[in-house]
Amino acid sequence: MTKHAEPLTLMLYNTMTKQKEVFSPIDPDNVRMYVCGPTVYDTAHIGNARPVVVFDMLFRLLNHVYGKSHVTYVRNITDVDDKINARAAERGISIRELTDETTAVYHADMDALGALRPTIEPRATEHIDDMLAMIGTLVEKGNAYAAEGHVLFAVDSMDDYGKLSGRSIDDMIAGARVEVAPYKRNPMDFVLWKPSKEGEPSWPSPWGEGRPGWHIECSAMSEKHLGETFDIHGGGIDLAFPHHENEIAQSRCAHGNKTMANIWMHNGFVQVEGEKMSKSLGNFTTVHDLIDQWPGEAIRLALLATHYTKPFNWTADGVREAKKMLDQWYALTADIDASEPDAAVVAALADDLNTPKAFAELHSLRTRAQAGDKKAAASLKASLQQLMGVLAQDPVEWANWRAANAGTVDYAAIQVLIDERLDARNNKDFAKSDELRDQLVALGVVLMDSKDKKTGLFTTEWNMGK
Ligand SMILES: Nc1ncnc2c1ncn2[C@@H]1O[C@H](COP(=O)(O)OP(=O)(O)OP(=O)(O)O)[C@@H](O)[C@H]1O
Ligand SMILES: [Zn+2]
Repeated sequence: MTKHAEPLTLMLYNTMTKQKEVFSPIDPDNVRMYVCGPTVYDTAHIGNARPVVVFDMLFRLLNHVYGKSHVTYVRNITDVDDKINARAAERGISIRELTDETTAVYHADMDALGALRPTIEPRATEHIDDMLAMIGTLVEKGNAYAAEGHVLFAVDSMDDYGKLSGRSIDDMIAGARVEVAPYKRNPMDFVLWKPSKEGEPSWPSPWGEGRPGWHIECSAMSEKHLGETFDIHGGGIDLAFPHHENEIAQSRCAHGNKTMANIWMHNGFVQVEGEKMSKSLGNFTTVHDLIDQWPGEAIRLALLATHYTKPFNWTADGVREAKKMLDQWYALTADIDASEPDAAVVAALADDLNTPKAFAELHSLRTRAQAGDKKAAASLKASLQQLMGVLAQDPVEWANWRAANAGTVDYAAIQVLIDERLDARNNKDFAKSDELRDQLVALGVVLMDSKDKKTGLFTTEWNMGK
C-alpha cells in the first residue's frame, strides 16, 4: 500500500450534473476509469492527442493520490468501423494489417508525448461475445428490437434517455442528422448490430451474420473490465452526444441500474481557426509530424497550457513558448535531485486539473530556484515529473535534442552537456564522460580540458571550432 499520506480532495467537473464535484471513489483500493480510445484507421492528429494527454495527467494524479496499484485505467481500441474497411480496401491491405500498423504508430506517438499506457487496452474485435451477450439482454428486457437483420436500441424504452446532453428526444430529432430507416420505430433509435456488406468482417449472431455498432463496444468492454458501475468515464466533447448518451442507455438498461459512471469528463476541442481539428475537414496536423519538429514534452506542455474543458487553437507559437519554458525549467533543475511535487501544484491539479494554475505555481518555483533556493528547485523538478512524466527526468536527452535541432548553435544546450560531462569526470564516471564527449564532438564542439590546481577539479573551455 503506497497510498498518499494526507487526504487530498480531488474536485472534478461532471458533465452529467454540470458542476464540479468532490471525487469519491466507489472503492479506493481500485479506482476505475474508462476513456474512449482511437478508431485505428489513420494517424492521430493533435486533437486526438488531447484526451490522451489530459486523461494521462488525471491517471498520474489518481496514481499519486490512491497509489499506482489501486487505479485501473481502460482505454479501448476501436478496430471495427466503416472507415477502417474503406481504408484497408483503398490501400489493398488486410483489416488486421491496417489496424495493427495504426495501433503501433499510435502507441509510439502517445509514448513520445509522455503518456503512460493504460492498464488495459481492449480491442473491440476481441469482445464480440460480450457485445452479443449485452445485446441479447437488451432484446430480452424489451429495450431493443430486431428488424431486417439489424438490432436497434429503442430510445422510448428508457425514461431519461438524453440526460447527459440535457436534450429531449424531440429536440434531438429536430437537431440531429439522424439516419432515417424504414425499420426504425423512432428515428433516434440506434444500431446495436447490423448486417455486414460483402467483404466486410462479420460474425455469426442470433440475428444473422453481421457486426456490432460503435456504441455497444464501449458498454461491453467497460462492463467486462471495470464492472457495471465505475468511477470516471472520459473522452472528447464530441463524444458526449450521441456516443456517451447511447453507452449510458445500453449499460443502464442492460444492468437495470441508475448509473454507468459516477463522473463524466470531456475535453474541449483543439481547433484550427475556430473550427474543430478533424480528419474529415482536412485541417489537421499529425502527432507523428509534430514529433519530428518538436520534443514530445513541449507538445504535451502546449496541450496542457489551456484548461482541458476549454477549446484552444493549435499554433506553432504555442509549442515554441512551451519549449522555452521547459528550457528554463530544465536548465535550473538539471543537477538537482527531485524531491516531492509542490503542494500548490498538486492542489491546482486536484482542482479539476487546473493546469494554467499549476503552471503559474511552477513559474513561482522557478523564480525562487533562480534566486538560489535549492528546495524550490528540487520541488520544481518533482512537480514537472508529476505533470510531464518520465521524459522530464532526462535533461541530457533534452539538451541533445536541442543541440541537434537548433539549426544555429544553441549555446545553452551545449553548456548543459558540458556541465554534465564535467560532473561525470569529477565523479570519476569516465564511461559517461566519454559518451558525452563523443556527443559534443559529433556536434562540432572543440573541448579544451584542464585541471584546477587548487581544487583538483576538471574544467573545460570550449568553442565551435569554426
Ligand atoms: N479536435 C479535437 N479536439 C479534441 N479532441 C478530439 C478532437 N478530435 C477528436 N477528438 C477526440 O479524439 C478521441 C479519439 O477519437 P477518434 O479516433 O474516433 O477520432 P475521430 O473523432 O475519428 O477524429 P476526427 O474527428 O478527426 O475524425 C476521441 O476522444 C475524440 O473525442
Ligand atoms: Zn466509447
